[in-house]
Amino acid sequence: MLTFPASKINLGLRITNKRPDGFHNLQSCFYPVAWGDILEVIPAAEFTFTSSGLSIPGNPAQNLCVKAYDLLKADFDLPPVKMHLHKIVPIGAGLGGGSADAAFTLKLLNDQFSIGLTNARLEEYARLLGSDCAFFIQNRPLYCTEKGDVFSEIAVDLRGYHILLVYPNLAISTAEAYGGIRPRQPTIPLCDQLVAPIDKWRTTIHNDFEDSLFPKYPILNQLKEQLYDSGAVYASMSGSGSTVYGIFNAPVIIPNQFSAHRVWEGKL
Ligand SMILES: C[C@@](CO)(OP(=O)(O)O)[C@H](O)COP(=O)(O)OP(=O)(O)OC[C@H]1O[C@@H](n2ccc(N)nc2=O)[C@H](O)[C@@H]1O
Ligand SMILES: Nc1ncnc2c1ncn2[C@@H]1O[C@H](COP(=O)(O)OP(=O)(O)O)[C@@H](O)[C@H]1O
Repeated sequence: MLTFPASKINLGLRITNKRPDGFHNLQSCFYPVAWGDILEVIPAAEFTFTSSGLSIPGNPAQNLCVKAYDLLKADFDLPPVKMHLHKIVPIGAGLGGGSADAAFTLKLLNDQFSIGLTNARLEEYARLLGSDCAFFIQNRPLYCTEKGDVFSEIAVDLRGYHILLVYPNLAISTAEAYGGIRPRQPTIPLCDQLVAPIDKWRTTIHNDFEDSLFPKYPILNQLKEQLYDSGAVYASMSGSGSTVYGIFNAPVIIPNQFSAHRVWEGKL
């Protein structure tokens, strides 16, 4: 069976406080983007995992697709499979690409082997694999709180808009990004600000990771300004970086200044 793991952008990201478990509580709207990988799973005589495309750091046995398989195998009678991931989404990019691979593996195995797990149960498994993972079970715009794994509805609908994602060939680890954060409770909750029209967002919707990462990596703020100069209605860094995105009213002809970077343009 084939599946196409997606990616996400963060519409605003406020880190509100550090938790007793060492993680951080946050407020964000996660919004799916169609820049994705390709995953195929075929029943086989023995378990194998291979990948192609972008090179994935770390031991393949620790790949999030393998971890997702092992997690379900511990509780259900799964046969051995041959699993192949073609990696397209940049890594350390703030797009949740690895988390999406994990969540889409859970969903695929659930369907392929008729395990019968509900979305709520799949989200419980996904939470064990990473804070971002559970979002990709439903893979639709959601307001996220706590570790980014508790969801509520939000009236944000960007259908009809176009997005340009710019990845400046700079991998930022999530742990590095959280290390520079000074958590604080926003005076106005992000959910109240996000329901305003998108053309108001430039001055209200903020990603807290920009405060420490923009001074450290000046290219990130330059890209954000270039996206506004190119006509973006709203531009921001996604998640813990380093991808910077611009949202546009119409299809984007990719400006020359982005040619040194990896870019993806599409509909929201
Ligand atoms: C920042 C966000 C925002 O959407 O996404 P990315 O930009 O990385 O995609 C997420 O919080 C990333 O979630 P995810 O990438 O799943 O993180 P995890 O694997 O669970 O944790 C990696 C490390 O990040 C820190 N961490 C993560 C999530 C969280 N709510 N608080 C944290 O402090 C912890 O130091 C943890 O050890
Ligand atoms: N299938 C996978 N795709 C990407 N990264 C993976 C995968 N499995 C494990 N990882 C590990 O997860 C980390 C990056 O995860 P990713 O979700 O791409 O980050 P980010 O959301 O910050 O862009 C890397 O350290 C990488 O080694």
